[in-house]
Amino acid sequence: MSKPTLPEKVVIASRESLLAMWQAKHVQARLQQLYPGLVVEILGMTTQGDRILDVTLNKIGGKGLFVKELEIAMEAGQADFAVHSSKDVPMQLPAGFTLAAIGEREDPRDAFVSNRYADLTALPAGAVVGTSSLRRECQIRSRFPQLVVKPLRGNVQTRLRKLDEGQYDAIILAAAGLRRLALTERITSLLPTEASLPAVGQGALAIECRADREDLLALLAPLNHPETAACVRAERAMSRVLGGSCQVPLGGFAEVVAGQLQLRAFIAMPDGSNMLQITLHGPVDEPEMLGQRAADALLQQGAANIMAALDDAHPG
Ligand SMILES: NCc1[nH]cc(CCC(=O)O)c1CC(=O)O
Repeated sequence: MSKPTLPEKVVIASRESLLAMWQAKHVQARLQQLYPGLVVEILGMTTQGDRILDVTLNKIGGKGLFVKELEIAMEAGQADFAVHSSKDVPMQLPAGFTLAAIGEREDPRDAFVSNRYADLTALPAGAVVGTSSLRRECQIRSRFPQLVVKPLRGNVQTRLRKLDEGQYDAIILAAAGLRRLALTERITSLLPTEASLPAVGQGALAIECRADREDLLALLAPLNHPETAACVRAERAMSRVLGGSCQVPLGGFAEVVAGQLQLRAFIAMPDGSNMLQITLHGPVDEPEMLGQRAADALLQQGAANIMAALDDAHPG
């Protein structure tokens, strides 16, 4: 196989939120460092997911809403590749697209943000916690049934404003997003992964391009962080088998522990009942197999009943 000629100019497709733009600029800077002659432009786009802010994401179609416009731009040749938070990338990419690189993961944890309380255990009964993630909601409700979980949408800045206006006693956000936006001081405390298992892909960037663009695959290969990629691939394989989307309250988090891939995962009902959990280990070079095994183990424990109950609640 001959080496593809690297492009001289590339266009990055990105959502226009501050977080997405930070991520695109981060990749732009990395590429310019690696390839000093390369021209790297960013094409900012508004997606359907950004426009529909008033409905809980689960009810309107999930993750695909944040990436579809970017894929259309790549299809049309207006952009070469897209930079995403791995967490926002649907488990099943459309035909013809691939993840060219998964960047090194930063803090995967969820952050507790409050102007009055130190952490979840300090909240009085009836306190209102904001999150629109079924995963965060069911983990809070299972541990703290006396708390009230209320939907919270919008970009990171909007969510912080709603907290500051007093609409919530506390909110939960990804630590990685706050750190990237230089809002680390808003993190009141961090939820250990044992207490709040992160979303599949949380804290890692993913770069998506057309699978037939060998020039881009070669250009982007140095941005891939093999250890993070193995972890995220295991998490995504697990979630894919369980129909992973925002509609299913599930979490998955893999780490390399003593040279082995360790995957922890859970699935539960949104009210925190029926919490099924699993921890499995496997070789780092076979992440998808570990993900599949974890999903099988959860199915063995009764995950299908949870998925069926959720289907009845939200048909289609
Ligand atoms: N759902 C939106 C989203 N997608 C990625 C992040 C954070 C950054 C990351 O996980 O890489 C966030 C914000 C949040 O959940 O608080």
